[in-house]
Amino acid sequence: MSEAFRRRHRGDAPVLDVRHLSKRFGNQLVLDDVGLEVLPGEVHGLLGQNGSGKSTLIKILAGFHDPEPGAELVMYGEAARLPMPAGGARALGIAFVHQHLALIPSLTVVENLRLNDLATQNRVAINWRREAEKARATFARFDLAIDPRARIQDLPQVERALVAIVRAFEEVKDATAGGRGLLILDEPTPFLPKAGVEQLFLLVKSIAADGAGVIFVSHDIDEIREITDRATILRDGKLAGTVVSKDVDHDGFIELIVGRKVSLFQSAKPDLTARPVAARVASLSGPMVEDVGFAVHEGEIVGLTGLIGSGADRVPSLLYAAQRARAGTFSVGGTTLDLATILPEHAMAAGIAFLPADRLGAAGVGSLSITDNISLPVLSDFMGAFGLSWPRLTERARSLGRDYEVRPNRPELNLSALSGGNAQKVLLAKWLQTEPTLLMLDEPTQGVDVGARQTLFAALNGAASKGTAILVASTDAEQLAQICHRVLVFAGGRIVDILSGDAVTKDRITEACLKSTTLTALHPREEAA
Ligand SMILES: Nc1ncnc2c1ncn2[C@@H]1O[C@H](COP(=O)(O)OP(=O)(O)OP(=O)(O)O)[C@@H](O)[C@H]1O
Repeated sequence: MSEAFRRRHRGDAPVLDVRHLSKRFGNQLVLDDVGLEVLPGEVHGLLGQNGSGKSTLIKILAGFHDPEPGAELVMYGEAARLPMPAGGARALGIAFVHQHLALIPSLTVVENLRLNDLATQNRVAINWRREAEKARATFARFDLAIDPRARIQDLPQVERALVAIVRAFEEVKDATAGGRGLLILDEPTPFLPKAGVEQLFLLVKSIAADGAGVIFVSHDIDEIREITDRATILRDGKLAGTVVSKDVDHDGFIELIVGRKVSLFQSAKPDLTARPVAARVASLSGPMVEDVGFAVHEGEIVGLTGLIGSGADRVPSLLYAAQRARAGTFSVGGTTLDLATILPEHAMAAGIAFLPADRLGAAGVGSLSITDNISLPVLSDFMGAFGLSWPRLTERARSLGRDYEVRPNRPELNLSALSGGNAQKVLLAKWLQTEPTLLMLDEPTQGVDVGARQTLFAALNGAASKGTAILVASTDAEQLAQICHRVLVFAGGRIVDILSGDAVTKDRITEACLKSTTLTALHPREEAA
C-alpha cells in the first residue's frame, strides 16, 4: 500500500468488513471462514483459481446465496444483516458489474442507465431529454465520449463495459451519500483489448478517488498489480492471504493463488511453414475484414491479434459461417468451401472445430449435463445395437475431466454448475477429442486461472504435435507468446504484420499491435507462403 493511500485511510471505517463467511453446497464446503475488508478509496483485488469461491462470496453479498450461520457483515462501522435481504445490497450502496454486463442491447445508453426506473415507472413519465443531459454530464465527468442516445448494440465492447460500470456507480451514489458505497467488478476485462482496459482502469480509479470502495475480480495478475491497492487470495474456499499488491511480484501472486511454484508453459517455436498446408484462406472479406489470405500448416498454432476493431477476432466466426462473409474461399483437407455460401455443418464436415468465446451461449449448453455437452460431437461413436451406451459416455466424460483437471469432476452436473474456467476446460476437451484437422478458438483462456491455463496450453500443444492445425484469436499477448508458432497482426481488417520464431514474445506482440494502425496491409500473396 502506498504511503499516500495509508495516510488517506488512517482511522477510516472500512466500506466493507465481512467475517466468518462459509458456504456449503451439498456436502462441499466451498467457502470456509473467509474474511474480506475494503477501505474507502481502495481498489481491492479478489483472486483465486477457478472454483476457489470468488463468485460465491460475491453472490452472498448480492443476496443470491445465503451463507452458513455465523457470518458477520459491517459496512461503514455499522452491522448489516446477513443473509442479505431482497434489495438489501442496493440499500447498502453495493452495486455489481458481472462479466455479461446485464445491459439490454436493443435499448439506448440512457435507457439502460435508467433500467431500474423503467421497470417501476411509466416510460412516458420519464423526461428522456433531461436524463440524456444528465448522462452526458456524468460521462463528461469521467472523460468518456459516449453518446447517451446510441443503442448499446451499436457500441464497441469497451464502451458497453464503461456504460455498465457508470450505471453501477450511479446506483451506488443514489443509494448512499456522495461517493460512499461499494462497486464490485466481476472479471470486467477479459473481452476488452488493451486500450479498452486502460480506459476502464482510469474510470475505476476515478470512482475510487471519489471515496467509494471497489472489489475487482480478475485472473490477470498484471492487471491486479496495476490497478489494486491490496488483494485477497482464496485457495480452495479458504483465505490464502491479503497482501499489499505492490509488495508482491508476478511469481509471488502465482504462488499465493496456486499454493506452489508453477512453471509457465512455453512451447518451442520451430518454423513449421515448410510443412503441408492444413488450411488455406483466400480473399476473405466480410464485416470488419478485407481481402485477408493466409495458410495454417499441419501442427502449427497461429495467433490472430490486433487492437480494438482490428477484425482479427472476426476471422474464426467468418470461417465457421457463424457470421456471413461477403467473399472468400477456405480450403481444408482437400475440400474448398465458398465462404459466402457455406453453413457451419459444411465447415464441421470438412474437419473444422470452433470454440467461440461465449462459452455458455454459442459454445456450450448450460442446462445440459457435462456428459451431454462433451458427447455431442461424438455421439455416433457410442451408438450400439441397443442405442446409446450412457455408462460408456459418462466414463469417457469422467476420464476427459481427469485429463483436463475439471473440478469438481462430476459429469452428471449441469455445465452451468461449473465455475467459468472449469466450463472452458470441458468445452476444449469436447472439441479436442474429435481430433479436428483445424481447431479455431476465440479467447480460449478467458476466465481460466493461471494454473489451469498451463493444462489447456499443454493440451493444445499436444493436439498440434499430432498434426492438428490451430488458429487462436486473442488480445492476450502473453497467451499468444506462450503457445503460438506464428502471430498475424491485424489492423483495419487486414493483416499488417507477421511475427514468427524468436519474435513471438509478449513484448513484441504488444508493440506490433500498438504500431499496427500505422502499417499498411501485407499483400495476401506475401502471407500465403
Ligand atoms: N449453485 C451451485 N451448486 C453447486 N455447486 C456450486 C454452485 N455454485 C458454485 N458451486 C461450486 O462452488 C465452487 C466455487 O465456485 P465459484 O463459482 O465461487 O468459483 P470461482 O472462484 O468464482 O471460479 P471462476 O474463477 O472459475 O469463476 C465450485 O466448486 C463450484 O462448482
